[in-house]
Amino acid sequence: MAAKLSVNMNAVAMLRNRRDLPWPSVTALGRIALQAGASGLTVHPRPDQRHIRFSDLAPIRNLIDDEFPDAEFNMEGYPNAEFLELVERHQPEQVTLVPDDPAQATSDHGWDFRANAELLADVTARLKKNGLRVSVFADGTPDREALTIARETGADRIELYTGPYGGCFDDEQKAAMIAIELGKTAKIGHELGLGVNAGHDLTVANMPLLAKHIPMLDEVSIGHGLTADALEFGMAETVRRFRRACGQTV
Ligand SMILES: CC(=O)[C@@H](O)[C@H](O)COP(=O)(O)O
Ligand SMILES: NCC(=O)COP(=O)(O)O
Repeated sequence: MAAKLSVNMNAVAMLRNRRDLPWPSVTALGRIALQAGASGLTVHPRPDQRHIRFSDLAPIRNLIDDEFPDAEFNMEGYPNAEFLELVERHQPEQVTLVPDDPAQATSDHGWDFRANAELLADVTARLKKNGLRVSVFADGTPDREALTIARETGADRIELYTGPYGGCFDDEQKAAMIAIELGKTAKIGHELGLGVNAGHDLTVANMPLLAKHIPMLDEVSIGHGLTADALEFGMAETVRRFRRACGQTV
């Protein structure tokens, strides 16, 4: 089975936030992504709201409920009181717990499951009482003991952090070695009964090798590379539209 694609809207929100104007619209671009067959939308609201704003969450929830009832809303974040309240208010189908410090520029590591077992077990129990699927961010290290602890927290899935893999876009050999480790990690997680998601810096170029090493991959969430491609592949037509608006014959 092919992995599902959840489109991460953080990059669109960050572009919107450059101005006090409502475009690019997170909801309108989310609609286009879902119309094009994406399985869901991902957001990672951070405490300073520098990407997704808390006010984006209800419109995304409504978009999915009203127009794409089979799609999923995935909310990612560090499980502090504010994040958990947002999750309970907006009822995403999946919550991805990420060990982010608010000062971090972006997510750059998975959980230390040994050190955070109790926190993750408490939060997971609370979220599952609300009927939400829980995924926990994990490094691509095939550590069976750590993944067993992840399973014991009650989480349904792991999301493999693929940042180091995505960072090897100019080093095929290194990427191939990391893909093997990610594959081994996914296999252990799958054997333990965990579903397997993956994300961070995935692209059209690096997805096929990852999918080959993780045949049981349930879902990928992709934002930065996908938004970059949307700009690149939409640029020519957009320039033609603006030239027409300038009165040029195109
Ligand atoms: C959890 C994770 O891997 C992230 O990739 C994150 O959601 C990306 O968010 P930003 O694009 O806002 O850094
Ligand atoms: N959950 C990971 C994710 O959403 C990846 O986002 P990006 O690195 O592709 O922007």
